[in-house]
Amino acid sequence: MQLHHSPNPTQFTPIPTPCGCPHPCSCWGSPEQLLHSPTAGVWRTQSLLPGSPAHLSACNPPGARRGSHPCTQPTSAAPGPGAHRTPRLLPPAAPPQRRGGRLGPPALCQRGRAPHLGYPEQGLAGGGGPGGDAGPDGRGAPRAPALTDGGDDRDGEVEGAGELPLPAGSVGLGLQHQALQLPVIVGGEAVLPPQLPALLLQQPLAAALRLRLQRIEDGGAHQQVELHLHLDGAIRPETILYYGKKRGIPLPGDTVEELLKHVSYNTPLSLPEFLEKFNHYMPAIAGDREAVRRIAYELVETKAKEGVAYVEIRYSPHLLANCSVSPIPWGQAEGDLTPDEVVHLVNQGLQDGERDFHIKARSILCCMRHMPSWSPEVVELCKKYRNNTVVAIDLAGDESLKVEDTSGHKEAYEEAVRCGIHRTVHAGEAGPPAMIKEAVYLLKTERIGHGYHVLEDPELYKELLRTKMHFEVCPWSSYLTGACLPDFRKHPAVQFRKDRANYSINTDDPLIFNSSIDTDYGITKDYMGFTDEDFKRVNINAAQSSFLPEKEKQELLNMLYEAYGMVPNAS
Ligand SMILES: O=c1[nH]cnc2c1ncn2[C@@H]1O[C@H](CO)[C@@H](O)[C@H]1O
Repeated sequence: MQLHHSPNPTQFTPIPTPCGCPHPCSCWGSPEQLLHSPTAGVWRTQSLLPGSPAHLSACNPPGARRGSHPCTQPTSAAPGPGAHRTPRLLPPAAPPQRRGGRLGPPALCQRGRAPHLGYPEQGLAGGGGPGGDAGPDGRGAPRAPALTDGGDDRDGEVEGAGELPLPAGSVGLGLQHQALQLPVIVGGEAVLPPQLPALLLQQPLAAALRLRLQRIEDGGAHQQVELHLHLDGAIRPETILYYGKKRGIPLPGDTVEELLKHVSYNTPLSLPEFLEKFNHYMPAIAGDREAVRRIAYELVETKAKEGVAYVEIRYSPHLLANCSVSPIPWGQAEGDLTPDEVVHLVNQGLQDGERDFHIKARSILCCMRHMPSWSPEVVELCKKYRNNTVVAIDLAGDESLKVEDTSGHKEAYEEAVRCGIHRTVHAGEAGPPAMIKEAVYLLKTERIGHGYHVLEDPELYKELLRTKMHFEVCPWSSYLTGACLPDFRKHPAVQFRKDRANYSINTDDPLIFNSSIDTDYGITKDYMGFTDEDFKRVNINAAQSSFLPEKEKQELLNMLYEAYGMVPNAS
């Protein structure tokens, strides 16, 4: 494939949005413009830093006729699926509303709806699925038709899968572009094959192009690794509304905005208060096969758009089931979806997502603090599906809860050790260092979920530094759950950074925290002084502490090294 590089500055003109409206950030799905130089036949994107003069003038040019397009309607202030939802009100040390540095993924405009990359709402719902032409929130935002493979759904395959058969990551860009038949980009410029007219760049192709341009323009340097992300804390609000409506399950709102008023928040609550948020929407999803598979698929799509290269997604199979689980969660009537089948469905969603969005996704099965009786089955499911996306066991929930008999958790973790199942435990998030000690010495955890309160026990901290224990840090979450002080300058991550501890940066529950990975990178950059070098280090530590098998871990690390320019070109 011929690479073209234009050494001289070329005159670029913005490509009109598909509807000609004054909001490229909404139409293209992110605050950037697609520019074209007709003379040179060269294309490039111009990133519009949200709130920057360029963004404001592009998205709200003086005299623009507002209201001429759904993306300029007031209702579009509600975030779209997969869009970057920045906190609406900010804590004293406000997290930034913009991308968190070169390694942070590009922030999507708050007003923008992320382009749909192909979940088959038609296939699932006979049209009108989440984000479709007549979205469940009734806003009817314009949406490109899903790419479909034209096949029927009898094989259970997600329709639309396999249309863009690209290898993962940003390594091997030539291959990606051959497969996509998209422009080849060098130095942020692209040569468009002449046969691909501008019209074709409209969604969904433009969406795919934009995603790849973002990655390529950064030289792939924003490839991130996310290790602490709850599937059920990361569901698209549109999807919740859709299944609520479809299944006749009442929700606290009929629109995304109304729903989010109840589900998400931006001033600190306690951990138990935060956990209550799940009650508002889980009944719409739990017990439904299609919904379970779909939320897994959509989360992979969201993470791909955010620039995450590898993600470990955790959930409790029992909390998504309505059969063979006692008590049946969320007040559901008994059905026929078992925890075992939940895992199977999530696996399918993750694998479909991996195939369609070209990132790597693995899963972690959660035991719940308040339900030790579920834990033995959780470890059995980890064993059964260990070669099928599941990489580890976790213990989640309210760590302040006094549970009489926790032997179920202990037995499960013993069995995990015995069988070589990887282990992580939520500990020291809101709870004291004793919880971390229990996780490390009793449950033999290999990573700590959160772990902020380790700093209150200097001896323990020293020991965990020595053993390179990995801390799954979630900055914005730690503010909103009241786990840490509101002043980010005093956040444990500041100390971790100083001590060169082993930790990652994660979102935790982005639906409830109204956030994306960008929010957390932004906080660490703007309030804790993290640099690009820190972010590289964080992500390499995360990859090293991932629960991937050694060979795959090494592949991931190699990809990061290359993306970060840390090794000579390996091609
Ligand atoms: O930050 C957290 N700390 C403790 N538990 C959590 C957190 N976020 C979510 N969950 C719990 O984990 C379950 C499985 O995903 C969720 O249903 C929620 O109850």
